[in-house]
Amino acid sequence: MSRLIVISNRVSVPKAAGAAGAQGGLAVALNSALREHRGIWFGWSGQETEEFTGHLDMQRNNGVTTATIDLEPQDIDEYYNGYANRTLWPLFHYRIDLTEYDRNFGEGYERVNARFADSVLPLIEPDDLVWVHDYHLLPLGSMLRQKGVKNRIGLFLHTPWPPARLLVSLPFHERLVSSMLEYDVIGFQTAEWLGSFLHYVDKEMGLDVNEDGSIDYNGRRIVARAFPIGVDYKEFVEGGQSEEAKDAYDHLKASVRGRKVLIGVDRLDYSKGLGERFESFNRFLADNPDQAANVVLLQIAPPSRGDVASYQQIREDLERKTGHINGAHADVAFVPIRYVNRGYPRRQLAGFYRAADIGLVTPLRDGMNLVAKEYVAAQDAEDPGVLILSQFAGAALQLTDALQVNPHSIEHVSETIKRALEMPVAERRRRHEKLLASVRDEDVVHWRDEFVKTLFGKQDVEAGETAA
Ligand SMILES: O=P(O)(O)OC[C@H]1O[C@H](O[C@H]2O[C@H](CO)[C@@H](O)[C@H](O)[C@H]2O)[C@H](O)[C@@H](O)[C@@H]1O
Ligand SMILES: O=c1ccn([C@@H]2O[C@H](COP(=O)(O)OP(=O)(O)O)[C@@H](O)[C@H]2O)c(=O)[nH]1
Repeated sequence: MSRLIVISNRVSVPKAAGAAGAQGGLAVALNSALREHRGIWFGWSGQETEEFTGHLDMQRNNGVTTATIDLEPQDIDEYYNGYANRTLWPLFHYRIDLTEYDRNFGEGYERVNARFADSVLPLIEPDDLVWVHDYHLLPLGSMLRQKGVKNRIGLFLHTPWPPARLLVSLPFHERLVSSMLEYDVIGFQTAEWLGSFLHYVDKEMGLDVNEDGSIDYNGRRIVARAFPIGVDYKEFVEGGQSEEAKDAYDHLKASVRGRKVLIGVDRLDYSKGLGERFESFNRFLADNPDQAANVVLLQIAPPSRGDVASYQQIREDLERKTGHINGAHADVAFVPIRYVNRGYPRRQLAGFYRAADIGLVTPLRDGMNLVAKEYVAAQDAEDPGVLILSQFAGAALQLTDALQVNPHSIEHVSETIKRALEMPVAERRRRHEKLLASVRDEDVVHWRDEFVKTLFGKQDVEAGETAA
């Protein structure tokens, strides 16, 4: 039986747990996937070392074996803070105004991908399935091929894929995309990102895309498909029944003293649309003075990628905006926005979500957005809250019974907040029932099984058959 070798930029091991990214959706999903499959999760520890040695730190925690390497400061600067988070991330989130093109970033990106390839090579056995994750590691598959790896190798991209007209602004874009064609399977979150990728392959590379979305290239067939990621539904619901979740629920409820709660939970990232969200809430308060003292926005926003200037900027902007809105609408016993720059364990989040009347998930662009799905999973089916969801989150394609909004339209979001607060319980239940079915049925187990089956190359094998 095949083992699974999962490779991602960051690995969520205790040693790296202090790192900001350990709370991202990718870490949550891969921990769940690996608990079910015999195999290894390989990547960067999140730590730096003076000189790269390639030393592998192997650990086993909660049923998951991890192998991590430390990186040099220059690697972290050029590969992670540089090419990954100052070039590809903004470009893939349609922000070419923030996209920086620096030759050193590109060189650092290739160097670290080569270091990943050299370090993981000894761990790969002939029958293993190799599953690479995200924009940090797009050329890794081709580097493994150059080292003679013949195994099935797949890539899953957790972010959006940009339209071809944006992607061509990236120097050496052809080289980057050609390198991706060494994978056997390329997975995207949604049909929209998949369509943009296939359009590029067709129009910019002149390759034939077959009707099923596969691409024939250099005598091999590459499968490109959408595999929308989900939450670990079972674990999340169990966590929601824990003491931590109940305490968090009681604590929040008691502190708002009967006010309605809107909740946002996002890494502090410009793609999450937090500035526009705060402006929309401000508009709601201004347009509905009779409601202003009856609502609270709880925004949990753990800092992320703090070494990158655009992230420092968004943090400053939000601090200013929060101060301004609170100054304008607060009274001696009440502030409308509770803006919290720290992360919480997911069991506590489950309690906060359940206590909130509205889940406000309004990214300007997001690969999927697991918070939207967690909010739905956490609700009381008899008296559920309302999900307000950006039409630009990958999750919008599945969660069609949410109140979908254009996050750029302050008026639209403000009016939708009003509509959600006034929504009768029958409509809330009806919408929640449909949302819950999608979140429950298209969970992380479904996502993992679909991808692994496709990577295994036998789409008719039963789920889990590749596990030991
Ligand atoms: O490791 P960081 O740089 O701190 O970033 C955290 C993660 O952010 C991104 O998450 C994406 O994956 C989610 C799960 O598929 C998806 O729901 C979300 O829309 C994406 O933004 C990033 O893609 C990950 O690599 C990072 O680990
Ligand atoms: O304080 C926090 C904030 C976020 N998260 C988790 O981080 C993930 C965020 O994933 P999402 O897909 O929404 O966005 P990403 O950060 O990956 O872009 C979700 O599972 C959240 O529950 C968390 O555990 N604690």
